[in-house]
Amino acid sequence: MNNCVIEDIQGRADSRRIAIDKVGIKDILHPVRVQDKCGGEQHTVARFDMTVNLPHDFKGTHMSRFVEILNSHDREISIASFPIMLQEMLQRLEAESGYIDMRFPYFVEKAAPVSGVRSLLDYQVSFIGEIDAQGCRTKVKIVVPVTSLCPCSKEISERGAHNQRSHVTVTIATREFIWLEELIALVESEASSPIYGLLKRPDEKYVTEYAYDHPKFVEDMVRDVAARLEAEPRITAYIVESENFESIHNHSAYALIERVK
Ligand SMILES: Nc1nc2c(ncn2[C@@H]2O[C@H](COP(=O)(O)OP(=O)(O)OP(=O)(O)O)[C@@H](O)[C@H]2O)c(=O)[nH]1
Repeated sequence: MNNCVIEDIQGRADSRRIAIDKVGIKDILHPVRVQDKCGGEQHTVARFDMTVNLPHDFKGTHMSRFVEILNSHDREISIASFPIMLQEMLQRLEAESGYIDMRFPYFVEKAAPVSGVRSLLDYQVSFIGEIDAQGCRTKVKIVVPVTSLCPCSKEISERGAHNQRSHVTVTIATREFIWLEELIALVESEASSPIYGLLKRPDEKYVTEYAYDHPKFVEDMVRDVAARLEAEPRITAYIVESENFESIHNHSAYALIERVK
């Protein structure tokens, strides 16, 4: 019989006197179910980062416990699960602060503006949670791809105007639940045009002309979205960013507004 004791190396003392702000696991894939405004719930796959602080006198954290916490929640993980998971992380890992970032593709079925043909569009969503002595805070982040059309190019050109795909990223803290679909609709209504997975020719004509009639600089995009987020009483703090992948340059135009209400 083997009486060998397996030593817990990470439990050893460390003499360097350097505390670690975040240590844990990154990019672990896990199947999840997310609430869907139309279909009840949506099955998707998320990438998780889970970290805690580590005091200066411990050599290592207990990596396996993050995975145990994730698996103990099965697939029912939503932003509402984050306070429970963060508390579990503090207890199981004997830490003072913890962080979870859950990133996943979320699909919305959209109807093309003229033909009405339906197709799915994917949006990148993150649920972010933090816990420390000040309490627990959660945020939702979504990247909404849209079209932007340059007002200057429209003004100075005899024909057309340069336009491109833009990523509008909204990060919010809320006092009440907000559907991802509501955030998407808010951003898309402030763009030069929404984008779609599937368009037929009458739709293509429509979105081209619609964008031409709604030109926006990157500054217009973040200001118009910020005004809408400011007016939404369920939102307590927000960051809005826009990155326009310029079609006449090999670089992007970028703007950001951050406010705590
Ligand atoms: N801390 C730490 N652990 C690592 C790292 N890379 C791999 N591991 C391994 O993660 C494994 C699981 O760690 P623990 O959670 O401490 O495992 P355990 O001691 O069996 O579990 P507990 O009894 O719950 O502490 C160990 O075998 C470590 O060697 C690293 O960079 N840091």
